[in-house]
Amino acid sequence: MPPTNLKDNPALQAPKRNKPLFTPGTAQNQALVIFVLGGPGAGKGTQCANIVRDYGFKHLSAGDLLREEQDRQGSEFGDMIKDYIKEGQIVPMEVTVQLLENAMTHEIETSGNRRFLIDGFPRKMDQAVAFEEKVVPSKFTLFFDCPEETMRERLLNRGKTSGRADDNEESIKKRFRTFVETSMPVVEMFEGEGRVVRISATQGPEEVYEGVKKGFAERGLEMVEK
Ligand SMILES: Nc1ncnc2c1ncn2[C@@H]1O[C@H](COP(=O)(O)OP(=O)(O)O)[C@@H](O)[C@H]1O
Ligand SMILES: O=c1ccn([C@@H]2O[C@H](COP(=O)(O)OP(=O)(O)O)[C@@H](O)[C@H]2O)c(=O)[nH]1
Repeated sequence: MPPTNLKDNPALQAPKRNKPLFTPGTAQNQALVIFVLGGPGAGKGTQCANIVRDYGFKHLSAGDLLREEQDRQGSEFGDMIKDYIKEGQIVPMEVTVQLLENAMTHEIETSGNRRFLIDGFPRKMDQAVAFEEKVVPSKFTLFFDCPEETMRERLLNRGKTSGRADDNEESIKKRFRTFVETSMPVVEMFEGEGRVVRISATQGPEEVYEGVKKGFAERGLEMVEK
């Protein structure tokens, strides 16, 4: 069971700043956020690496941030995160939103980069609403569309070397269920608002990336000069 008082937990309060990270009401002009969604194993992380290389985004994987927090010495959320991930459940949003906000702040303050690819998030309606209201609205969602059987094969294959506690038959089943029941409604909501770039993710990584580039071009995003 999640602790009940996460909202007021001091470890999850936004750091005190002289200036807010984004000026309220104009946040969308101060950071470019693209959400990256798709079922477990659809290829989100693989494509994010291509996008980072060519479009100058900072990649923030919600799953990676949660696993880092799980392993951080002294974290009071470690055990909770571990249980949720193994069960394929969505960690209470207070934790994930705060980890993302901290990582964005760090990037802006250290490099000045304000282009973020937020991978594997938002996977639940409450996260989507909270992030877009409290942090910054996204420009659009890149959605990788992939059949379950393909994702299952990819995950079992990844499981041979990933060392991840959830790349096994039992957790994969639970993750698929959470994806269909909890995460797809978020994609459908964004789609209803015309804010989804849907890419077929069944082919090889290069072909999938061709689709990504086309989708980005259609939304006016250009590659950055190196
Ligand atoms: N288009 C693709 N075709 C075949 N295998 C892929 C493809 N994209 C990714 N993979 C492999 O499938 C596994 C899952 O991909 P990953 O990018 O980690 O997915 P996600 O971040 O969506 O869970 C990895 O082992 C990756 O190398
Ligand atoms: O916003 C998020 C993103 C991820 N997770 C958890 O982290 C796991 C792994 O997510 P990740 O994106 O790393 O991997 P994927 O399942 O997409 O391969 C999920 O099953 C969830 O348990 C979560 O709780 N909230």
